[in-house]
Amino acid sequence: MAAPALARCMARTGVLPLGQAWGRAPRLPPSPLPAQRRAFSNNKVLVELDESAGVATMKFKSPPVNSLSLDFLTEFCISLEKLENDRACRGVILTSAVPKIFSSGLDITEMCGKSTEHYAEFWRAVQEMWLRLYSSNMVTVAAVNGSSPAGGCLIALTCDYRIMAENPKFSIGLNEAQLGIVAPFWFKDTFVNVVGHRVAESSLQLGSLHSAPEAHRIGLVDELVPEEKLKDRATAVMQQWLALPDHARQLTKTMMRKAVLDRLVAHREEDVQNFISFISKESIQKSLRMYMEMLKKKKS
Ligand SMILES: CCCCCCCCCCC/C=C/C(=O)SCCNC(=O)CCNC(=O)[C@H](O)C(C)(C)COP(=O)(O)OP(=O)(O)OC[C@H]1O[C@@H](n2cnc3c(N)ncnc32)[C@H](O)[C@@H]1OP(=O)(O)O
Repeated sequence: MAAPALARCMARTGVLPLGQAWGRAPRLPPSPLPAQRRAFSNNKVLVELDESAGVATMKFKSPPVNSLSLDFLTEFCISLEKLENDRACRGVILTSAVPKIFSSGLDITEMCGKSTEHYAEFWRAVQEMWLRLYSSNMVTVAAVNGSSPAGGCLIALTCDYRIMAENPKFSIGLNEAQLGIVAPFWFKDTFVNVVGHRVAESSLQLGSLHSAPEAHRIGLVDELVPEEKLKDRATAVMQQWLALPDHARQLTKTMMRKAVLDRLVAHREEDVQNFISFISKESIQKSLRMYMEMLKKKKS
């Protein structure tokens, strides 16, 4: 099925028609076949699977800034679902193929001047991405090799472990307040689970974008490495996590994340309606338009 058709199906049903995000059987270790590498790709995400290690790398490739458009989100979910159902894959490293940018967050053009139906479709796709990634049975490591505001930061926060490249130009955080918008409760819950309530409260209210050292200091990222070592370090961390039996790790992950996941699952449609009413306000539309203009002016 093509991405737009899948997106429509997600909009109707609220889920990808590929399988279930919930109640999956625990993963089994990969079979002892000869070492093999596989790659598959769509327009937005490149996936390389090292079957001998049981590890895939998902590289975002949606220039200029890997914004999370409806197409991106749909293709991201398809790629993740493929890996989730592949017994040869036990872990996934998320990173970017676009220099200097991990992801610029939700595509603002998807939230400006569109119909109510479009907002509903887009928001369900954002929810789906988070539900699938946060509940993934695989070990998920974010190798943050560029700036990562708002939705980009959410992707990193949703992983099990975050490693960021030490580059003074890169920043990360949930900066929604700076755009005049509010991070939804499940963005906030994910953030609180990583950095704790006090840090999350001030960072969210100020819409802070943290430099890499600051992000490390507040626990937003687990470690910093020189850019050229990021890939190797992500691979090493993955090996460490995969040394444990899958079932024990998976059950522990579920135990830690269930309450937050259940909260969105229980209020999914209400959350879509809240998004639509919020984003449709003329004052919010004006803030978003001004923000986009500011981004463009910054260039000239
Ligand atoms: C009661 C409560 C109810 C709550 C209900 C919910 C409320 C709504 C919740 C919405 C949550 C939103 C989450 C988000 O993710 S919003 C997006 C936030 N993102 C940002 O603020 C990042 C903006 N971008 C940047 O800061 C920079 O672009 C960046 C540092 C990423 C890269 O800088 P660089 O200089 O390399 O590139 P440019 O700035 O020149 O950008 C290149 C072009 O890309 C366009 N662009 C950038 N970011 C986005 C984006 N997020 N969406 C769409 N387009 C984007 C930029 O305009 C440039 O375009 P042009 O080349 O055409 O000028």
